[in-house]
Amino acid sequence: MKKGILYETSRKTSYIFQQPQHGLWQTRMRKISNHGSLRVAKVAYPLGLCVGLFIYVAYIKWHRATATQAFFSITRAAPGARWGQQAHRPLGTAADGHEVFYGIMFDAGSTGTRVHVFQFARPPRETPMLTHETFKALKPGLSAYADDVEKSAQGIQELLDVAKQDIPFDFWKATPLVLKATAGLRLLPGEKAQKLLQKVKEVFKASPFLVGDDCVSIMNGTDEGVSAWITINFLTGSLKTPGGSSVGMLDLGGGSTQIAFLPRVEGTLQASPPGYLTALRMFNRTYKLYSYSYLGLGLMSARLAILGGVEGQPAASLHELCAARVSEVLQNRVHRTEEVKHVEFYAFSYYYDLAAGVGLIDAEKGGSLVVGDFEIAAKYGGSHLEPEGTCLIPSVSDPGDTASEQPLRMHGPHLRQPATPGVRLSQEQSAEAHSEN
Ligand SMILES: O=c1[nH]cnc2c1ncn2[C@@H]1O[C@H](COP(=O)(O)OP(=O)(O)O)[C@@H](O)[C@H]1O
Ligand SMILES: [Ca+2]
Repeated sequence: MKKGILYETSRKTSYIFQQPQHGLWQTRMRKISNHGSLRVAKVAYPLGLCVGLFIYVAYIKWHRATATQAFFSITRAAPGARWGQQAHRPLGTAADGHEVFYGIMFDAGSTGTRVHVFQFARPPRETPMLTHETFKALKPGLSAYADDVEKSAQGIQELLDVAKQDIPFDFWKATPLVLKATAGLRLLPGEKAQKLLQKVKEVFKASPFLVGDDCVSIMNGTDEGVSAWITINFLTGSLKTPGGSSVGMLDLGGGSTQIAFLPRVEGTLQASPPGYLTALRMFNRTYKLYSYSYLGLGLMSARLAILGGVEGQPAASLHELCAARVSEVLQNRVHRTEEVKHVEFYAFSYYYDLAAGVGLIDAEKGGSLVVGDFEIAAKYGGSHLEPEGTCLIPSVSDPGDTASEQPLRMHGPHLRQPATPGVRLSQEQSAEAHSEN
């Protein structure tokens, strides 16, 4: 049995948590087999996925050189705003000569909106490191306000207030602010989604922070999967070794689910349907990733599609009935690629919550399992499972309403990255990224 990896950092993030289940940062992982084992990890939340998004958007999509620019690239330049100058002006310099600056990122998921306030420090003539993060989450997600757009402003404002408290006044004007929405908004009719985005933009523009014209947008599914894949491989150190092995990534959100891995078998590449492969150049290497986001197959959206019925009411009495409906709904929707059986995956979000909820993994430490364990738990029950065959249907916008959706969760705000404190990208990587500009 291979020893697990423990991520931990001293950054103080816990005090701001409103929902304890969003604060789980500590994951210990065990390897249990060579074949397709699944490590269920919450390690990448809340820091990780957003950092992965930074790296993806900044280093790969727009080939920027520093983490500062990474953030500025995400927000993109507002007309007239001199982003480059702002990024390099030494607004704050700590006693050790490190330049300090901030960035604010909103993750508008289908079940909740979360703010991440990042603090970066840049040692003289070096690339910046992520030194601190503050996080707060609110439920329900933005899409719950589709028919009452005005009401969405209140939560956004509340999260902005967190940023105001966290960031020193002098930095406000130069701190970029950005929101990326995922499945909840993708699933809404375009017009409703646009109205919500417009409202958020108004609130952002009225804030004292630095906002560009496209500070608020819907992220596409491929970007969502790829950035999470980068995150987990960055955090596990897989990206450091050229040609070394990598892990796969599964994220089961409320409204969509993503898979991403690096195929090694030529046949996998050839058999993949159009739209499932994406090439990305990163850190001197080209990766051809298998990455796909299934919209509508997030836990909440799929449950409603599968079972219908009234929210919060028991909908089916037998496992077989549920299983039959699930196969019907999934038929011809999910591509089966043989190689995944032999790839080790890290899985996020509801994969974690469900596994913890039925006692398959430790709610605090995470753990490893094989996919079949989920089926056994569904059939025979886990330690905290609902009576056999009972399927409760929570609402998409507020899954926390039913007892079955509130497994025991822990918050241990500790994340230790393998070799370096904070997120650090080497000069070499920066130079490489820069040269592609
Ligand atoms: O920042 C986070 N911290 C902790 N958990 C998160 C965070 N973001 C998403 N999750 C987890 O993701 C799941 C819900 O996904 P989300 O609302 O992001 O849906 P989506 O990705 O389909 O839009 C829940 O299990 C929730 O605990
Ligand atoms: Ca998500």
